[in-house]
Amino acid sequence: VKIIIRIFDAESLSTSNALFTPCLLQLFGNGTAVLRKSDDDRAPQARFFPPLQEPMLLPGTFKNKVAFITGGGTGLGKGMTFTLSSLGAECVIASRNLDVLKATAEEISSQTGNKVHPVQCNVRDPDSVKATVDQMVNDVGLPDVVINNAAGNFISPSERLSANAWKAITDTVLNGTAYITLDIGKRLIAAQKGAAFLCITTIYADSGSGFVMPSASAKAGVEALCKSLVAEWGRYGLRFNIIQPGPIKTKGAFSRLDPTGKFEKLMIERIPVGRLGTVGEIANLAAYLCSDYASWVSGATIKIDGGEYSFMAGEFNSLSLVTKEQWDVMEAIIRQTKGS
Ligand SMILES: CCCCCCCCCCC/C=C\C=C\C(=O)SCCNC(=O)CCNC(=O)[C@H](O)C(C)(C)COP(=O)(O)OP(=O)(O)OC[C@H]1O[C@@H](n2cnc3c(N)ncnc32)[C@H](O)[C@@H]1OP(=O)(O)O
Ligand SMILES: NC(=O)C1=CN([C@@H]2O[C@H](COP(=O)(O)OP(=O)(O)OC[C@H]3O[C@@H](n4cnc5c(N)ncnc54)[C@H](OP(=O)(O)O)[C@@H]3O)[C@@H](O)[C@H]2O)C=CC1
Repeated sequence: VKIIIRIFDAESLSTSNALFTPCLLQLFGNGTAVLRKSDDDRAPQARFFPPLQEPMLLPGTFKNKVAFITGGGTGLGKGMTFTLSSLGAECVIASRNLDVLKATAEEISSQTGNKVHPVQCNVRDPDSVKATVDQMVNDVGLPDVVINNAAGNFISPSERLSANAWKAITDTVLNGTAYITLDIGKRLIAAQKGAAFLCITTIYADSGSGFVMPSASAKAGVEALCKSLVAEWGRYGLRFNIIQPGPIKTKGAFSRLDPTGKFEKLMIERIPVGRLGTVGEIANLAAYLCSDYASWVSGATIKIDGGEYSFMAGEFNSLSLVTKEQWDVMEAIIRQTKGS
């Protein structure tokens, strides 16, 4: 028993489940200025799981289709826009920062040869959403694909949050998704035009998560919104699916959720595939779900997280840190035990 206690005391200093005391001391001791690349950003097994990022569907899959992507100027939204555009879609990207949108639109259309239209939009404001959709309808018509990807998030103990902090996140994530979906959905129904909707949520939409409580609440709401409309609006030719990504190193997410760069290594330790996800992997799944190859897919919620959620959920999964010698000791003790 003494040996086991010593084993787990020693191991606990380096396990992800018991990371907090030593790591947090180090974290705040170092200040919070830098978004840095870690020294070793892959575990050895990652060599078995190479990320293939190029568009996987047939060229022309989205020919003559219009795709509308919120938050399409950066990160995952930019990646999904690139993939859809490469596959023939005419894309409309919408967010608050028009300069960023214009630069992305120019970059992508110059690579794919297909038009990308930047439109300024604050999804928290229903009037701004209406103006954006008016402009899209005027320029390219109603969309065949709608991706609710825009979001806001930051880590914070919930007791530090003001009412306005809660509102900033939930207005963007939940209300923004509702305003976009209701506005475009009503027009599609009136025009009797079908479409594929996709919502980007997160693995903790199921479980909730401390320190990102407004985001967790809003993403859970987005999932309820989608699942409700699967049932209600299928009869109008509209289908709805959800992607729950695990960690992908975008500037928008990591600058707000891992501001010192100290959490990345710990995250990788709990991802069975041994690496973070990539933008291209999300974009390929998104393209499939929004394509006609997925015409029979509605109401699907797909985790794409290298196994992280399953690892964190299992009571005994941290035992993967126990060595062969330590197992020999424990097995001997267990086998010696008689009765209860
Ligand atoms: C073991 C640990 C593991 C760590 C994991 C690390 C990496 C994990 C990756 C997995 C990620 C999973 C899910 C990701 C989900 C995402 O959504 S990522 C996308 C993130 N992108 C963005 O957030 C982009 C858009 N964001 C923004 O525009 C801003 O960040 C903001 C704050 C959301 C909105 O900006 P703005 O409208 O300008 O609002 P403000 O006026 O600045 O603020 C509004 C209120 O919020 C308060 N606030 C702001 N920041 C903080 C903070 N850090 N702490 C507390 N409160 C904050 C601000 O003070 C305002 O409130 P008041 O008016 O009352 O002062
Ligand atoms: N990266 C990750 O590890 C994960 C990301 N996700 C999800 O993926 C999606 C994309 O995140 P990611 O690419 O990482 O981060 P980004 O910060 O790059 O993307 C968020 C986008 O939302 C836009 N946006 C924010 N607020 C508004 C608003 N009020 N109106 C319109 N657009 C807005 C931003 O543009 P602008 O500032 O110009 O408005 C930005 O382009 C989000 O839904 C996020 O929750 C989920 C799990 C993991």
